[in-house]
Amino acid sequence: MKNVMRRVTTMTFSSLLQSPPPLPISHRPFRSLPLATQRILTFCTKSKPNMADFSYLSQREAAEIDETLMGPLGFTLDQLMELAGLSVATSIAEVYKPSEHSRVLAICGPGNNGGDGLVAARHLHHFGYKPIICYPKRTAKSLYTGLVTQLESLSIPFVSVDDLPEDLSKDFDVILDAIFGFSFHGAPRPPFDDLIRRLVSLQMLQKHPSIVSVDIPSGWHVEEGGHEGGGIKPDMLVSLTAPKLCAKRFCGRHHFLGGRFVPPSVAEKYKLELPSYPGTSMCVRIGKPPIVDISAMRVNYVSPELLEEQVETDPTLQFRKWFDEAVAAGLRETNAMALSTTNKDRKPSSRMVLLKGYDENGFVWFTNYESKKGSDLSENPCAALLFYWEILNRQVRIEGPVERIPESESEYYFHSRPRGSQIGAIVSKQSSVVPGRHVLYDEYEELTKKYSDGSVIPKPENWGGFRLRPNLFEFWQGQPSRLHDRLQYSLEDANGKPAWKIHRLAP
Ligand SMILES: NC(=O)C1=CN([C@@H]2O[C@H](COP(=O)(O)OP(=O)(O)OC[C@H]3O[C@@H](n4cnc5c(N)ncnc54)[C@H](OP(=O)(O)O)[C@@H]3O)[C@@H](O)[C@H]2O)[C@@H](O)CC1
Ligand SMILES: Cc1cc2nc3c(=O)[nH]c(=O)nc-3n(C[C@H](O)[C@H](O)[C@H](O)COP(=O)(O)O)c2cc1C
Ligand SMILES: Cc1ncc(COP(=O)(O)O)c(C=O)c1O
Ligand SMILES: [K+]
Repeated sequence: MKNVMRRVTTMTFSSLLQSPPPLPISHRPFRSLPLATQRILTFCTKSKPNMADFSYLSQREAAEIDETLMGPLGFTLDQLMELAGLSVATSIAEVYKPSEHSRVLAICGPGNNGGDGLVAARHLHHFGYKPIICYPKRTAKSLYTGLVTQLESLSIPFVSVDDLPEDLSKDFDVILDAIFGFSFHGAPRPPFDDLIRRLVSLQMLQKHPSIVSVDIPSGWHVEEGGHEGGGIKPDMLVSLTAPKLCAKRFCGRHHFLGGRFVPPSVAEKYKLELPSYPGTSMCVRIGKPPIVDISAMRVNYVSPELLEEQVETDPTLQFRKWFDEAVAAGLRETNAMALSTTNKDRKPSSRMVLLKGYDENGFVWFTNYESKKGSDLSENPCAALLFYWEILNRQVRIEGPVERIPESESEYYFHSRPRGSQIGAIVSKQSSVVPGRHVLYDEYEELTKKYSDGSVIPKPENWGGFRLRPNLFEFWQGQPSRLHDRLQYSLEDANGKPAWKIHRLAP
């Protein structure tokens, strides 16, 4: 592959054969939890088995953690509130898209829970929502006056309790309940008592805004919960740091955890059993995933038009344009493609592989020549490639005959891979039956030792690249009402020479 092919983005391949990752915290048993917590967990396991893995904090523990974070651990309240508010905003954005739920009313209480609401509202504004704030009991501290100034500078409206519309269901898609957090005690006092009553009666309506509670559904007892006694029943709860005991009573559809700042010392001290956050996310869903109606799952694609006069006459150049745009859009594995092959009995078979280079001579990937796909390709050296770049509403199909690339190119590429993957390729008799994981691991360990001196790991003879030489491309751009753009390039005869012809296909 030296200079022959343009190398696409370098990908790290975390092979199956590298050491197994530690069990996610959420999958560990909860033996280490305090007895009181265990009892509650056991009780709840019966009705909500999925909740058994998490720990829940008492009011005292929640306050203590707060003090520890802002004492010996050196955090400031501003920092924690910023992260908490951002977690709330990102949780909301995961469930309620701004295209359908832009009108958010944030009701903010007098304490830090209210502060979280102010921060969340600011982030929601930047995410494309149109928040309005009701903040009836302002705190004079500079942290809070600063948050208010920030919101005002974004022209985010503040509304008094008296000026709130009588029927909140008409004007809002989401109501952010940031009234009380874990320091709430007793019965709600004015004006929050009336605001909570309004939220409760709102929920009697058949169609009402979704209520999202920050940390604690306001008015609930921090440990005992309370909606049986007529309190609010939020649709979504965003627990911060760790769920408080009242969250055991939460029956809404969406339970998220935010506050990705807990240092291991705190997690250990309080024996916190929490799920791990995915990737760079500020929030993670806990509890049951929502039940979805698969038949109703659909996206109405909205994209710029794909017109004949805009595209390149050479399909490889057009591919380059789209590939580069997909990389720029931040896709994680733009080079992942479905490869379809058929065997001699014309039985088709598909799997994902990674594109490792492309140019006018074709599209290259690497694999084991004795795998299922390798055997299919020796029986029928023709294949189809498929890319789907979801966030761009784009699909590319490529078809053509397939050949092995020169051995020297495979050698060169093989040695550019991480050493673990090189050993993995030796260990894996790809597509053959393995009696158990340990067989692969044992051989992997053995070879790792053998090559620990850094010596060259020989490429297995049966490992190398394939090149598909396209005779057909199709560029697909999703459009509203399923009236998509499809431009197909096929090689046709032009005065005795093959030339690319573009045809528009019906969607
Ligand atoms: N590490 C973490 O976990 C982090 C936590 N964070 C957030 O902090 C929250 C806890 O904040 P917090 O301690 O300020 O308490 P919170 O519940 O907002 O309100 C207290 C206010 O409410 C008042 N009040 C109380 N009862 C009342 C009643 N019945 N009726 C009327 N008023 C009543 C009380 O007044 P008081 O009774 O004292 O006169 C006081 O003014 C927590 O849940 C989370 O959201 C993040 O920001 C940062 C990281
Ligand atoms: C995103 C992704 C990329 C992959 N890339 C490759 C690859 O480049 N080469 C490969 O041999 N297998 C790759 N695999 C594994 C294949 O999908 C497949 O499991 C394996 O090649 C065996 O397929 P076969 O039995 O049909 O030959 C990839 C899997 C995924 C999900
Ligand atoms: C079995 C297998 N072989 C090869 C590859 C491609 O790896 P690399 O990017 O190191 O060439 C992958 C990628 O997922 C794979 O799963
Ligand atoms: K709340």
